[in-house]
Amino acid sequence: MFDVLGILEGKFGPLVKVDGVFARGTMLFLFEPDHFEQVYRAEEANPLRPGFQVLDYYRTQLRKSRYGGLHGLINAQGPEWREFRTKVNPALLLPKLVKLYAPGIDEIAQDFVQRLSQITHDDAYIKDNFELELTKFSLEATALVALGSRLGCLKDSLDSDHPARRLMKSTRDIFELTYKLEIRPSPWRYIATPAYKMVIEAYDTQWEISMMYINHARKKLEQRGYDIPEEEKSVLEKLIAIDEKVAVMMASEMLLAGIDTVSFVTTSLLFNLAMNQKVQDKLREEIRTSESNYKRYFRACLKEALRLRHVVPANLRRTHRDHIVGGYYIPKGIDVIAPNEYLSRSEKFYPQPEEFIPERWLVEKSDPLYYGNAHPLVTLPFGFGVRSCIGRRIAELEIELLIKRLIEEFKVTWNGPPIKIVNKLTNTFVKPYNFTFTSVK
Ligand code: HEM
Repeated sequence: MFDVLGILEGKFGPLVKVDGVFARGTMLFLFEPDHFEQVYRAEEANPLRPGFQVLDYYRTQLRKSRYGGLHGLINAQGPEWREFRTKVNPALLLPKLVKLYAPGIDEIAQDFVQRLSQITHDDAYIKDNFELELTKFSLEATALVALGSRLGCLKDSLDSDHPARRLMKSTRDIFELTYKLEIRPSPWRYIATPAYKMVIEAYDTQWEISMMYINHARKKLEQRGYDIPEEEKSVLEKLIAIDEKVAVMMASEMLLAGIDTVSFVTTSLLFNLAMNQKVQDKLREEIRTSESNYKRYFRACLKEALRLRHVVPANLRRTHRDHIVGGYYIPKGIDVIAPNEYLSRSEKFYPQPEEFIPERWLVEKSDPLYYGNAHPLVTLPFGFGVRSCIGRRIAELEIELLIKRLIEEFKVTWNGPPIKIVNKLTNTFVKPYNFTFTSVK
């Protein structure tokens, strides 16, 4: 992926137009942060992010009666997106969110550490299944915030036909197949290809299982009664009071968007800590001595891991009006792509760009490593502006609490060639996961 972007930029310069095939719109790659900043800021009044076209078709036509005309937050555009987002923002971006969910997520992090202690001697299992184990954590933690209840993913090993495992698999399949159908050329709009049939099955499974969990959570709420302090309510409960359809759709989308993203970033951070023992030792030292110093250093480590690996390698907005950028005319209806991961690993913006150096996020302005020397929009792991990731706070909290428990319990090492990454719609790691976890207690 980086090679292709490097060739495009090297050969054609800072603005590169790529014509779409099979009903994909024209894409315009902007390699200058000033350029995409200009477009993205001008689009803030109506930020269009086309994506998931099969999901759109699935929700609005194939399974229309089920969704009551709603596209969901991921897929809605224009006024429908704004109305949806305005309803859900207070529940998900609440400043008290951290205080509210930290104890529950910390309990899940401790359960994960306990499970890892039981399986860590089995190198072959970890090599093949580390990501699966981590995904159980992210599902359990995201479900706690979304539904207010635990699913039990970490209690014992889950068979592949357990609903939680099926939910995880359907999510993975949706991202994989969406890449096949919507990024690579595909005639799915004209004929039902095998990949199209598979993604419809995956959407059905994702919906059925998330609905099963949502209904179960609602039953528990009804039994308990709704008369509890506002700040103690789950996202589902808060949203039910505002709009029931939106509540169900949001909970289902949290279970779709909040699982693989969190496990990817946690794996990426753990890999970097394993490869940089001094950083890991410092983080452990901060955990032992000062909560505030830990938080500060953890944040720098997380930012650095996110700089090196974005879950979504590029950001995207479709123009809803004309622009003039760098002397070029960009008409309405163009997909403007900001290749943020590629730029974040470029020497043009960061010294020693391939190195994991959390200190760059902490040093003074006078230091050449100072992060502020790069344009502020080069690194955008959670997207941009009013349409940026709504799960950011939840994701950061989950990762912070899990890393804290893991690093205080284990020395993490990596034995083998660097971790393998596959760039598709989202980045994913593939086995082997050559981690070892040795108790330091
Ligand atoms: C570290 C983990 C995560 C990363 C790196 C990430 C990244 C992103 C990015 C890049 C976008 C696109 C933003 C844009 O277009 O400007 C996005 C959107 C979104 N994310 Fe996340 N995400 C993460 C975790 C989560 C979690 C935990 C949830 C749910 C609880 C979530 C739910 C969503 C939703 C619903 C959207 C669509 C927002 C909208 O269109 O208004 N994400 N995320």
